[in-house]
Amino acid sequence: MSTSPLQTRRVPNGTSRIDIDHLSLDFPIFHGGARSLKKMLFKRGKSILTNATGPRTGGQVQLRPGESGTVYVQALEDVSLHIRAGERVGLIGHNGAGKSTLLRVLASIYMPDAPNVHIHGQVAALLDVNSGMNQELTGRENITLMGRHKGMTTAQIKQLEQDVEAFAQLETFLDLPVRLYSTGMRIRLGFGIATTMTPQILLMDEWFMAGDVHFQERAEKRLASVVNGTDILVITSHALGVLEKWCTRLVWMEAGRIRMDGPTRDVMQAYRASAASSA
Ligand SMILES: Nc1ncnc2c1ncn2[C@@H]1O[C@H](COP(=O)(O)OP(=O)(O)OP(=O)(O)O)[C@@H](O)[C@H]1O
Repeated sequence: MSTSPLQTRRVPNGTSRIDIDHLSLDFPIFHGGARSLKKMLFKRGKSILTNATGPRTGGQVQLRPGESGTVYVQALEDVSLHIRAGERVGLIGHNGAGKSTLLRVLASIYMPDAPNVHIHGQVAALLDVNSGMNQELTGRENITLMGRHKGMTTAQIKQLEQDVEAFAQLETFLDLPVRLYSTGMRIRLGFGIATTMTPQILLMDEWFMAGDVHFQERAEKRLASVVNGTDILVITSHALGVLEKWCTRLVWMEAGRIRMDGPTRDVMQAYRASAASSA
C-alpha cells in the first residue's frame, strides 16, 4: 500500500493547493499484444483507435508517426486542474478514464518533476493496497518500519503500534507475515497506519471501501476525522453515493480528458444522465 512517503513539506494550514496545467501522460505498450493493435491501426489507416460507439473503456490507443511505430495509451490528455484548500474533490469516469493515473501524478509516483504540476502542502496517498508493505514482515513489524520511515521516535512508534492495533483489530494476525493476510486485512492495516497522521492533502483510491461492513463503519468515522483536518481531499470511487457524501466538487474524466468539472450536484446529475442514455 502506498501510504505515501510525505512528498512535500507542510505549509501553513489553509494554504495548500494543487495546480496542474495542460498535463498529458501516455504509456508506451511493449507487450506482444501491441503488434496486433499496430496492425489494426495501419489497416484502418488511422493513428488513433477510439471506441466511438457505446460506453468508453480506457484511454485512446495511438500510433505515433515517426517513432518506429510504438503504440501508446493516452492516459491523460491536456488536463488542467486547480484545487484550493477546503475543497473535497471526487474523480469520476469510466474504467480506464485516467482517474488513478491522475492520482498517481498528484502523489508524485508518475512524473515527479513535471514542470506543469505544482503541489503545495504535505501529501499522503492511500492508493495501492499491495505496495509499500514488506510481505515477509509481520503487521507489527511493518508498523515499526513505516514509523521509522517517517522519522518517528521509539515512543511515537509504540503509540502508533497501539493505535493501529486497536483500530485494525487483526488480533493474532498482527504478529504474522503480511503475505498471509487477505486483501481486506491488508486494507485494515494500511488504512490504520495511513490515517494515524493528518496530512494536508489526502489522496485516496476507492480500494478503501473494500473492508467488511464492521470495518467500513469504523473506517468512515476515522476518515471523517482525518478529512476534517486536511486542507484538500482528492478521491476516486465508482460508488457514487460515497462521492456525493464526501465531495464538494466532482471532476468527470473521459478517455484521459476532463469532460466536466463543477459542484458535486451538477456533475453528478450530468454523469447519471449520460450513463442512463448509454444504457
Ligand atoms: N502502467 C501502465 N501501463 C500502460 N497503460 C496504463 C498503465 N496504467 C494505466 N494505463 C492505461 O491508462 C488508461 C487510464 O488508466 P487508469 O488506471 O488511470 O484509469 P481509471 O480511470 O483509474 O480506471 P478504473 O476506474 O478502471 O480504475 C487506461 O487505458 C489504462 O489501460
